[in-house]
Amino acid sequence: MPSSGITAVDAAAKGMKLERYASGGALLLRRATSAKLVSASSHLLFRATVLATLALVFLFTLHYPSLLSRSFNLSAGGAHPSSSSAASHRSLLMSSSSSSSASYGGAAWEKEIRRSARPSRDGGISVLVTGAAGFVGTHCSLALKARGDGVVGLDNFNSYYDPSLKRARQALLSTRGVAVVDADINDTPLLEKLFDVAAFTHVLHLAAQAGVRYAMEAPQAYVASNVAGLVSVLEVAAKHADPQPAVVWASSSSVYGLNTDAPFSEEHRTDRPASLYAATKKAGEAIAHTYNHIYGLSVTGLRFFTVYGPWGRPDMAYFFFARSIVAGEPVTLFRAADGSDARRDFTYIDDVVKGCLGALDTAGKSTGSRSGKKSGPAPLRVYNLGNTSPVPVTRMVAILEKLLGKKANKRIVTMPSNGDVPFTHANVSHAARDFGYRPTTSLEAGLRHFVDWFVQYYKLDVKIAKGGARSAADIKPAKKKKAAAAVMSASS
Ligand SMILES: O=C(O)[C@H]1O[C@H](OP(=O)(O)OP(=O)(O)OC[C@H]2O[C@@H](n3ccc(=O)[nH]c3=O)[C@H](O)[C@@H]2O)[C@H](O)[C@@H](O)[C@@H]1O
Repeated sequence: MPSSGITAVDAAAKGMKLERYASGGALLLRRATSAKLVSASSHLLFRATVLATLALVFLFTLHYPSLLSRSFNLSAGGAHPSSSSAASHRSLLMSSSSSSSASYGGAAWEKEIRRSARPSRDGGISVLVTGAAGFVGTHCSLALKARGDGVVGLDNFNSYYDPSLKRARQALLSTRGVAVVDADINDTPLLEKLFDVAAFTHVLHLAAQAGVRYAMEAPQAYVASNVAGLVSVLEVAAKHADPQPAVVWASSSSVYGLNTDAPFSEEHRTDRPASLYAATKKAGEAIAHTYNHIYGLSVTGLRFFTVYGPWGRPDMAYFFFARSIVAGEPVTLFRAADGSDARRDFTYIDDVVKGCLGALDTAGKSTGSRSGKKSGPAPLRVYNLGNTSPVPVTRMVAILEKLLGKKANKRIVTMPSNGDVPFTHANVSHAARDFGYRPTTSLEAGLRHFVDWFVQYYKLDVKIAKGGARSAADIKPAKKKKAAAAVMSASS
């Protein structure tokens, strides 16, 4: 090592040597005093560390009790509004997490499930909503509760995308009186217990591993949620629930895969999925057929077409494009191999919610029983829930640019072979015929609602444009840095 390159370690060692050979009382006194100081401060440091650790453990237990116990907690959670209802759920959370898992939370837990499951209107239905803290699940749960139906949610709050957004949705549900059980759909004993406690007339099964492209990264997650999880829900609905509920569940427009006939109709072939995600949804449709055939379970599959809106999924393009535009980061746009823009039949959440409720209301009863006998054939249905007007993704970005008043930094690349399909387009005539499904929200109107929520939720200092796009200079830096940082780091 060259002599000029003296490191900090070298210097410290040199200092210690000099001290060791130095003589005189002053030096000794200074060394003794500094030794005491070091010892006192290390005690202080130790105590502070212990206190901080205890505080962190306490906070962690409050927010993530499920990790500390195999629990089915009803919790308000999240950083969002605490109301009296949220507070009462929180106290229940505390008692249930300390009870044994075999009792599934005990008497208070069961009482809360019954309360949440009870319809408040005559003729109301009682619905178990899986994936209730998800995007579509939250909106459907709110709509069902608002019209007087009973709703109990179930969600495992996984970290596929920012769990704090799921907790915030849960807090919102809690303020409206919807309890959300913190557990996985593969937990059969818990599902059985839920049906023992509450006589659900319907299951709205929305819990799934979503995302088309992520399937290449985590294939097993799709099998666990979309295949094993679906079987778990159908098993309990068919063989344990008494009476059997009707099941409505989320399939996907992606089942059309490489289909080129447009608009996509339920009669078109769906045997050429382009992604593992699509394949697991297609498998789900086949599994649904089996449970309907053998056990007389009433099952309705809904093929959602790129659903978007407030409280949406941060892993979806419209959401992370908005984030990138605000942050001044590049957005990558896929172009089909023939040079055309990718197009999607973007469907606004309120339209999809109407479709889900329509499907629940017309589901028809299951005909089987716990004994395994069925009294006759039960309904088996599948419907497209799309918007019927595909829009190029470049147009979606242009609308976001206009609303956010800032130009996107666009990079256009040929669509990678990652499971994506170049276009989707729904024919919704069956849903229109059977439950009056009529989407009414244009992409412009729907994205405006999304951006309103997005800016408010993340406390961004962005003025939403009323007219044409403004220059980037019109956007002031976000005041609440923490919230802005949260949106930028939301998982995708
Ligand atoms: O309709 C469906 O069945 C599916 O809709 C969405 O899947 P997708 O339409 O691929 O939605 P996004 O991931 O938001 O992509 C929307 C469009 O943006 C494009 N895109 C995506 C990502 C990107 O970086 N760049 C880009 O141009 C895609 O090619 C696609 O055309 C959901 O993510 C699926 O869970 C759902 O099942």
